[in-house]
Amino acid sequence: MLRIKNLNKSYKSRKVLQNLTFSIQPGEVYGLLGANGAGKTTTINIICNLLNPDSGYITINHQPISEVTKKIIGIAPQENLLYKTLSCAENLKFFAEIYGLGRETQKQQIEATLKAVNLLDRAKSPVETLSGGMQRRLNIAVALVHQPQLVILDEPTTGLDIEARYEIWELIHQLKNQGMTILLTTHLLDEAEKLCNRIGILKNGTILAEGSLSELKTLIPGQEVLVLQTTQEEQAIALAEEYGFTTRRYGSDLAFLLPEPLELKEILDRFDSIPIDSISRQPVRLEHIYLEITQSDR
Ligand SMILES: Nc1ncnc2c1ncn2[C@@H]1O[C@H](COP(=O)(O)OP(=O)(O)OP(=O)(O)O)[C@@H](O)[C@H]1O
Repeated sequence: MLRIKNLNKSYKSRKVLQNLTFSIQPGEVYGLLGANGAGKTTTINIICNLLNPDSGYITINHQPISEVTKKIIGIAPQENLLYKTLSCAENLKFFAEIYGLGRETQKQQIEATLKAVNLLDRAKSPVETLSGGMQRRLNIAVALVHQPQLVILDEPTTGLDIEARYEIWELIHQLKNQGMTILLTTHLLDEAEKLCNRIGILKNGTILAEGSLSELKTLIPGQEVLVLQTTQEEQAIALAEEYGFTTRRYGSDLAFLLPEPLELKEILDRFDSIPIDSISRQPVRLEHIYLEITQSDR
């Protein structure tokens, strides 16, 4: 559906995208994961033909980016693109007209899209009377109203409370189940973990690693994460290394990557020569993989 190859973009001497390469298959939710400034929005602006790359190429459905491909893309930008004094239906009508939908199709699509984002009962409400979560759902509706083949959701839940976030996740799940192809940018690791078929980890405009969550897990030297609190960290690290554990720091936490999961009793036995304040075992999660990949690149 989308192919991006060796894309480069600089602002003056600052390289923002460096040989960026990835592709998205039809029906896939692809997560572009990166910290602030990694180059996510620049990539989206190039896909949407709002910005020219310095070099490299992009195709959507095998066609180079153009005014024509713009119509097969729906974008929900980070900042809501809504007219506050207009109602939900009026906002959708405005965008449906821009996309050139006929009067009958407009009517059908406005209703179908409001239903999809669970705002049919607020069709006549002005945007300014909606909660933040509702406004964000309407922002996604704008991306869907012309029945695009590729939907781009730029940080769709940033700044929302947990309930509103769950509602957006549910909506994205529904779109995924309907076979929609989605490019989702986020810096929220649990969001990418929950929603994406494949994830690309972006840093300084380059994909450092890419794959499904289980493929990405193979990049970390451990199958389980052990977080240990002790006043004798040096001794704990020495013991852990004797057992073949890999030492990591996650913020102020001392952690070890275990080559294979161990029973708690076995772990306690191995550390019984030092005082332990607390111990917890966690499965390897995207946050561990993300840190492993982005920090080893420093
Ligand atoms: N018009 C511009 N002129 C100069 N530098 C820019 C411009 N737009 C973006 N940048 C820089 O390019 C880099 C990538 O920005 P971009 O907005 O693509 O990142 P991002 O991953 O989307 O981050 P965020 O989540 O903060 O939006 C940043 O360092 C940013 O400061």
